[in-house]
Amino acid sequence: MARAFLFVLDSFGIGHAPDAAAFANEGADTFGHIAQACAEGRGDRPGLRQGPLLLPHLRALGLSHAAAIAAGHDVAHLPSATGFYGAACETSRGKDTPSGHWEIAGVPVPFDWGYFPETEPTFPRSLTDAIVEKAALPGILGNCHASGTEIIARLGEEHIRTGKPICYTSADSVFQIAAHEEHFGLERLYQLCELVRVLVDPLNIGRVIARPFLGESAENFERTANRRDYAVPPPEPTLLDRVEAAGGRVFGIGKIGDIFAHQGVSEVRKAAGNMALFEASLKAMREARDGDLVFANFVDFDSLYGHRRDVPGYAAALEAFDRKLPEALTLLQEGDMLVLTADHGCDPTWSGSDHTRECVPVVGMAPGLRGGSVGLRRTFADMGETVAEHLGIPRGPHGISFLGGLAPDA
Ligand SMILES: O=P(O)(O)O[C@H]1O[C@H](CO)[C@@H](O)[C@H]1O
Ligand SMILES: [Mn+2]
Ligand SMILES: [Mn+2]
Repeated sequence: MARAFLFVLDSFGIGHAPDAAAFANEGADTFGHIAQACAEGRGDRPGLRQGPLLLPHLRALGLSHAAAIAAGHDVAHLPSATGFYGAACETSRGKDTPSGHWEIAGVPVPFDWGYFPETEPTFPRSLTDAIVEKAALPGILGNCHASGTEIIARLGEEHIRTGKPICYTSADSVFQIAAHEEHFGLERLYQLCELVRVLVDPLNIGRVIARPFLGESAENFERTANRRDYAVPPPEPTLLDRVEAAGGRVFGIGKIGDIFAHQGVSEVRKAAGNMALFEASLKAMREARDGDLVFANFVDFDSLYGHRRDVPGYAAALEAFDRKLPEALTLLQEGDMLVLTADHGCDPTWSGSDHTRECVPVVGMAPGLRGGSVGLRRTFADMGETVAEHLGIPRGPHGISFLGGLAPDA
C-alpha cells in the first residue's frame, strides 16, 4: 500500500535562496519574518490573532529544523522532531507558481518566461490592438504593473461605466484581466482570457488569469473565488502524468488543475478558502487508493496575505492551517507519505507586492519510515522523485529521491 499526499502552502518560503540576490530578494524570509513580527507584537490584529506565532504541529514535524537547514544552521540544539524535514532550492529561473509547482512535480522550467516591462503602457500596442479588435471591446484599462486589489479599487468604477476590462501584470509572467462578474459577465471574461491566451503564446507568457470581482464601488469591490488561470502546459511529462501512466489517480485540489493546464489531473476539486481546501484534501485522502496522489494547493497564504503584505492575516492563516493539520496526520496509514512544502516565497514584510526568491520547506510524515533530516535539496524536483519512488514509479531525470535516507534501517 503506497499513497502520496503533497500539500503546497502557496508562498510559504523559509528563508532567502542562494540565488536570491539575482532577484533583489537577499534577506527575504516569509516564515522567519512573520514569526519575528509576531514575537515583537507586530502580528496582532484585534479580533483576529495576537502574540507569538503558534505552529505547534508544524514545528513538531520539523518546520523549525527545516528553517534552520535553509539558513545553513545546525539543528542539534532543537528538540527532536516527529517527521522528516529539510529545505529545497529552486533551479527554475522564475519564482512564479507554475515554475514552483512543476519543479515540485519533477520538471524544472529550463527556459526564461516572457515578462512585460515596468513601463506604462506595459503591453505592446500590437497585442492590445489585437485584443480590442478580436474581442470587440471599447478598449482596455490599466495596461500596467499593479497589485490586483489596488487596481480594482482604482479602476473598478470606470470599468463598470465603460465596459473596458482591467488588464495588468506583475513581476510574474502573467497577463491578468479583472472584470466585474455581473456588469461584464463571468463567462465573457473567461472567453476573453481564452482569446488572450492564444495571443500571448508567441510572447512566452506563463499564464493568463481571469480575476472576476463583485461590488459596486471602490469601497466594496471584492474578488471572487471564480478566478481561473490559463497556463501553458508543462514542458515535459510531470509526476502527475507518471502517476496516471502507472495506473494511479491524481486528485488536484484547488488551483492544481489550472497550474498543470489540466495535464495529468484525474480529478479537479476546487474549493474557496484554505479551510474548504483542507476539507477537500481530507476527503480525497480518505478516497485515495494504492498508487494515488493527492496534490493540494493552499492559495490564500499567497493571494490574500503574501501579496497584500498582511502579516497578521498570514500568521492567522498559518495558525488555522496548523490547527487543522492533525486531522490529516491521523488519516496517515502505513505506506502513506505526506509532504508539506511551498512553491516560492512571498514575504509579507518585503517591499512591493511580488513573490520572493526563497528556499521552501520539505516537511512530512511517512508512517513506517524513520524521520530526520533530508538536508538542503538542490532542486524542488527531489520531492517529486521521492514521491515517485515511494509510489513505485520509474525515476525521472531532474531530481534525486531522498526516500533511501528515510529507510527504517538507515
Ligand atoms: O496582485 P494580484 O492580482 O493578486 O496578483 C498576484 O497574483 C498573480 C498570480 O498568482 C501574481 O502574478 C501576483 O502578481
Ligand atoms: Mn504560488
Ligand atoms: Mn502569487
